[in-house]
Amino acid sequence: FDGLKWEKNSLTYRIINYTPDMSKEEVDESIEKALQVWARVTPLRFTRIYSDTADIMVSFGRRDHGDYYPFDGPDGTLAHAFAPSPGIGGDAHFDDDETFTFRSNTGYVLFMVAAHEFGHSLGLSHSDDPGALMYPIYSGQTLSCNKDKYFKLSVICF
Ligand SMILES: COc1ccc(S(=O)(=O)[C@H](CC(=O)O)C(F)F)cc1
Ligand SMILES: [Ca+2]
Ligand SMILES: [Zn+2]
Ligand SMILES: [Zn+2]
Repeated sequence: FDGLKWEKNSLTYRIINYTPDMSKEEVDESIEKALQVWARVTPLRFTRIYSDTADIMVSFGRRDHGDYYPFDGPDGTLAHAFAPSPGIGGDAHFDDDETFTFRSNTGYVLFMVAAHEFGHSLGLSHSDDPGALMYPIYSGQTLSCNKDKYFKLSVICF
């Protein structure tokens, strides 16, 4: 990995707010599945907390949302996440001007975007393999569900 790594294997995460595009349960499940992708290929374990500060704070916001990286409205940047460090490190922000979905192929599948962002939260940068989860361009097809190179990850099929 380049950049920072977490110095511990058990990380906490907290879902701060929700997008109106999906039900709370669908958001919760998308986030949990996205973290499971990484738990399956690393020694990391993720525990959800409901108050105080978690290592990975998950939130939805538009335009200027409290950091130096305001979002850009519909399309363009879908989300961003910060490499491991105290404070904002590990946090994942999702652009709420996007339409996030649970499964449908209209809009952006939150599970896919979140799995990519949590890669950044763990310190991963981009892969040049178009089939890779960490490829910097969102593509509509869900990730292949077969075992493949590390960055293609064998992910949980719906
Ligand atoms: C597959 O998951 C994603 C692909 C591309 C993006 S992005 O287009 O928002 C990307 C941000 C990122 O690489 O995390 C861009 F640089 F803005 C986010 C998630
Ligand atoms: Ca955007
Ligand atoms: Zn942000
Ligand atoms: Zn990225």
